[in-house]
Amino acid sequence: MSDFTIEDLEGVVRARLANGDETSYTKTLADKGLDKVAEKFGEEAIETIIAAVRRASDELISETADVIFHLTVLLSLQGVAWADVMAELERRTSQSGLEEKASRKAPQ
Ligand SMILES: N=c1c2ncn([C@@H]3O[C@H](COP(=O)(O)OP(=O)(O)OP(=O)(O)O)[C@@H](O)[C@H]3O)c2ncn1[C@@H]1O[C@H](COP(=O)(O)O)[C@@H](O)[C@H]1O
Repeated sequence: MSDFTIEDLEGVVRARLANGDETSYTKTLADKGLDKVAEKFGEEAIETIIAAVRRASDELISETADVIFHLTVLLSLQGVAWADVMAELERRTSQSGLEEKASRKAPQ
């Protein structure tokens, strides 16, 4: 089990956004703007879907890592912390997903 956490990744990404130069993929991607980062995230998500439907576990791990990395860049650029996302996920633990879905249905 790796000790590397999503907060560690977020720290690396934030440092590159603040101090990175042309040798940094994070910085060069971010300099293309939020829309480009979002597009890249979408591409990686599609590659993750392809790995999943192919039942290819090694590919799935690799593509999921790409998704998480690009999502971390996207969140950081937008000033959103993973802690905010985790707090939202924690809030949701008080209710099942199906209960939440039912609560969103418009009254008949
Ligand atoms: N986890 C990652 C990570 N995952 C994926 N990638 C990069 O994401 C890119 C996406 O790959 P693709 O093949 O889809 O795209 P590409 O052809 O390289 O890019 P495009 O020309 O399509 O834009 C690759 O260049 C990968 O190296 C990452 N780049 C950086 N990190 C982390 O960020 C840290 C800082 O990296 P730098 O910013 O490069 O210093 C690294 O030490 C890692 O911890």
